[in-house]
Amino acid sequence: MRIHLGTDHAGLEFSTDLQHYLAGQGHEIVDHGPTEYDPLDDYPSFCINAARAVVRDEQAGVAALGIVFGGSGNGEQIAANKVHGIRAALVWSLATAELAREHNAANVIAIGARQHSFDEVKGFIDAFIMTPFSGEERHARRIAQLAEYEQTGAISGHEIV
Ligand SMILES: O=C[C@H](O)[C@H](O)[C@H](O)COP(=O)(O)O
Repeated sequence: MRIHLGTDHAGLEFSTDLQHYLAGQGHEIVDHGPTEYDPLDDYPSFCINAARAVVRDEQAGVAALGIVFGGSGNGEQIAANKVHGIRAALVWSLATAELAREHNAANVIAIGARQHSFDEVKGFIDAFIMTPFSGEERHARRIAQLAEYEQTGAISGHEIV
């Protein structure tokens, strides 16, 4: 699996640890930065670049996921979700990691590096990577509605006001 990472100063140390951990599991890691600690850096471009790379890989038929993280994961999730084709879920427990795949087919997760121990986060990430999308019709239908809205501003059969 190719895994794209994006963070900010709040997640930089975490990112280094995560790169070692994931590489040790045989994953191909692409780091979208930052490359050095700057307490005034801004997460949007790092996370958007990671998310865009996930979409590019998907379009090329390459199996890829993204992980974005900062102090809370909130801004990082928001940034990733600005990219068309991204379904970024905020993961804060094993259950939300599994549901992000089972129900939402999330292709990016956001994690708050200041909210968890690294050991805890390893569990979330393992669960995210190993859990498949359920494929159940109701979940596929909802994901398709989001994609339709993203592309057209409408959802067939539903009123958007
Ligand atoms: O949602 C945003 C992230 O949690 C950022 O990592 C956080 O806001 C950075 O905070 P500060 O600039 O105070 O280190």
